[in-house]
Amino acid sequence: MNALLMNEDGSFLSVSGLERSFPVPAGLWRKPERRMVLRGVDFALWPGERVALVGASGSGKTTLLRSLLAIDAPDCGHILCQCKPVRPAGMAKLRWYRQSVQYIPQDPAASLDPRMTVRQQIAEPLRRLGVDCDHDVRIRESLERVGLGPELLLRRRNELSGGQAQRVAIARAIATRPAFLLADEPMSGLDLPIRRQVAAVLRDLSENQGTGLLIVSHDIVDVSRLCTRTVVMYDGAIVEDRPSAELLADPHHPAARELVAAALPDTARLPAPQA
Ligand SMILES: Nc1ncnc2c1ncn2[C@@H]1O[C@H](COP(=O)(O)OP(=O)(O)OP(=O)(O)O)[C@@H](O)[C@H]1O
Repeated sequence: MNALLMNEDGSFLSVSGLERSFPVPAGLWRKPERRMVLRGVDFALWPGERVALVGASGSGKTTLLRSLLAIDAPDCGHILCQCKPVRPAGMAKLRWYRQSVQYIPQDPAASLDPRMTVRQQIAEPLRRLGVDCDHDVRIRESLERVGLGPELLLRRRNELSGGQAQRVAIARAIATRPAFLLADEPMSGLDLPIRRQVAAVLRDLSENQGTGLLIVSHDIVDVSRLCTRTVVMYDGAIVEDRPSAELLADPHHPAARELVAAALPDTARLPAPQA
């Protein structure tokens, strides 16, 4: 990856002192106040790494992701990428960032527009961000990268299997050749074979293309099998940030212990990575 894409410390993205609060409506006996949802979050993403972001419901994962995607402004703190601040702004100011950081939504298949063909879906970010390349070539390359052939180009969502739709959504996210993919529960609610396919595609992107991954999940065991580093959030703060294997074997914080215990032995899991 081009050295110019890094921050001064070599990170791809660095987050410092991020705080976010939301108003709590006034009650009969209560003054209006604000509830802290992110409490001084500091961390960095390094080029090409695979990071799991886990935590119980309400711990602040999605709020953090929305700040990283520059669709929600924190109350204070900084996000830096390529030594430039990242904050919500119009397309002209953020085109460079939107091209290098792409999003895979929860239930990516449902995020596909049922009226659009596969070709149109994958072309959409290229067109919207004005990416300067041969779009037809890039669309075919992206499709091939997720293991699908050009015979699907003219199909619509209802003509795709669940696994194919999921992979088309990933093809759309990688069409701009992002340095990092931020994914919100990309495997939740899927049958095991489709989860395996999606995990294999993401692993291939990371290992063979050098694409970094930040994957939000409730399931610490499954996501830690794909990601080498796991960050645990609890009540708006990062309470553990360690290599996944270490964290799974010996979770320190009670919230991490609870997540590991909750991930009961389950035969319907992704296979453990080879040593
Ligand atoms: N726009 C908002 N207004 C008020 N409160 C909000 C808003 N967005 C999030 N919250 C609150 O912030 C807290 C953190 O929410 P967030 O969605 O970030 O958690 P999460 O860890 O992603 O949870 P889940 O795993 O259930 O998706 C929750 O208590 C939520 O109710």
